[in-house]
Amino acid sequence: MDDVDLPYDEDEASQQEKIQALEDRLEILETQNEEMRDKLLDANAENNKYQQKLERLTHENKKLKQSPLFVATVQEVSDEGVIIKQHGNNQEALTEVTEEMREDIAPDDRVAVNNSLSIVKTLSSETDVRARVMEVTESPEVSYEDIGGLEEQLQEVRETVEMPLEKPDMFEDVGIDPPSGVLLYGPPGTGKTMLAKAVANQTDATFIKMAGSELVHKFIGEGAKLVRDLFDVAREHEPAVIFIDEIDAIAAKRTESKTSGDAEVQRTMMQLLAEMDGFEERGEIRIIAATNRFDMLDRAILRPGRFDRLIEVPKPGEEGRELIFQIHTRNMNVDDDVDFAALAEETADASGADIKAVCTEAGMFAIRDDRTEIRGEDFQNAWDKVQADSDTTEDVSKTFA
Ligand SMILES: Nc1ncnc2c1ncn2[C@@H]1O[C@H](COP(=O)(O)OP(=O)(O)OP(=O)(O)O)[C@@H](O)[C@H]1O
Repeated sequence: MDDVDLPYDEDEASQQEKIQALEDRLEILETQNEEMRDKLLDANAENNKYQQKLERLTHENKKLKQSPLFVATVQEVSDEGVIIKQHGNNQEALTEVTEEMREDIAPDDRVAVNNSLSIVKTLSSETDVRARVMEVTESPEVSYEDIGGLEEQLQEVRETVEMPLEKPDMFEDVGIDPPSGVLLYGPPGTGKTMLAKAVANQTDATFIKMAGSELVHKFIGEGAKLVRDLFDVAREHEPAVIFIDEIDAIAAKRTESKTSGDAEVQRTMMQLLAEMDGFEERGEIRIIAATNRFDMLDRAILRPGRFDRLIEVPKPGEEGRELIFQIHTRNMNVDDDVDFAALAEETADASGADIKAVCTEAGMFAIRDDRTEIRGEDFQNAWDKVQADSDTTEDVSKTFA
C-alpha cells in the first residue's frame, strides 16, 4: 500500500473525511475505467477495419499478379528501368523491375505485364513464336504430278524458282539475275500453295510457309521481327523456298487512316521489302508469295527486284477439272460407271479445292450406304452438298461482314 497516493492526510483527516475522499477517488477511477473501455472498444473496431482492408488488398494484389496480364516486348534495359512496347496498342512505357528479374531480361524478350505495366514474368522464348507462325517442312510431299490443269503456271514457276536453285551458274553465265520473287495470284483453293510446295520438293529445298494475316493479326507488334526471323530461318535451312501466303495482309495499299494497326502493318511490309532489297547474295533462297486479292496490293511490292514475276493461277477449265478429279481419285475405289468428263462439265466454277472436297464427300456417301465402291451418284450427291455448303458459308460470311 506504500506506493498508493492517498487522497487525504493520514494524520489529520477524520474518518468521515477519509471515507468521502476515497469515495470521490473511486468515482473518478470508475469514470476513467469507463473511458478506457470505450477507447479499447474503438481500437478493436478500428483494428477490425484495418484487418478487413488488409485482406482486401492482399486479395487484390494476388489478383493483379494473376490473369489477365498483357503481353509486351522488351525494347531496352537501362539503369533508369526497362522500356517495353505493349502488343496491341504498340505504346512504349518505362517500367521498373526487381533486381533479380532485371538479370533475366534482355531486349526482344516477351514479357507479361499487369494493369500498372509492371513486369510480372518473362514468357517463353521466341523460338516458340517462330514455331507457331512458321510452317517448316524439310521436303513437302507434293509433286508436280499431283497438280492438275496448271501446265503453263507450273512451267513458269519451274523457270523462275527451280532453275535458279538448280542451275545458278547458268544465270551467271548468261549474265542475267533470276527473278527475285514470284507472286501467285488467283481465287482461293486453286493450287497456289501446292505449286510452291511442289517446287520445294523437286529441288530438295526446305519449305517455309508464313501467313501474312497471322503476322499482323496474331502476333501484333512482332511482325517486323518475325519477317527478320523468317529470312534467318531460311538462311539456316538453305536451299529454301519461302512461301508467304495472304501477302495482301501485309502489303495492302496504304489507306488514309493512321491507326496504330496500320502503322504496324506498314512496318512489317517495310521490313519485308528491306529483306528483299538487301538480299543481294540471296544464295539458295527463293521467295514465293500468294494472294487472292491482287487488286488490294501496294504496287511498291511489285517493283523490279521485288515480286517482279506475276503468275495468275485461275480456277481450272473443264479439262483441268477432269484431271483434278482423276488425281484425287487415284487411291479411291471408283466404280467403272463414273464419268469424270461429264462431272468436269457439270462442276463449272469449281476450284481444285472444291473438287477435292467432292471426292472426299463422295467417299463418305458410299460409306454411309455401307459400300466400299464409289458410284456416279455419290459424286452427284457430293457435288450438291459441296455447293450447298459453300452457299451457307457465303451467307454466314455476309451476315458477319
Ligand atoms: N490444280 C489442282 N490440282 C490438284 N489439286 C488441287 C488443285 N488446286 C487445289 N487443289 C486441292 O485443293 C487443296 C487446296 O489448294 P491450295 O492450298 O494449294 O490452294 P491455294 O490456292 O493456296 O488456296 P488459298 O488461296 O485458299 O490458300 C490442295 O491441297 C489440293 O488438294
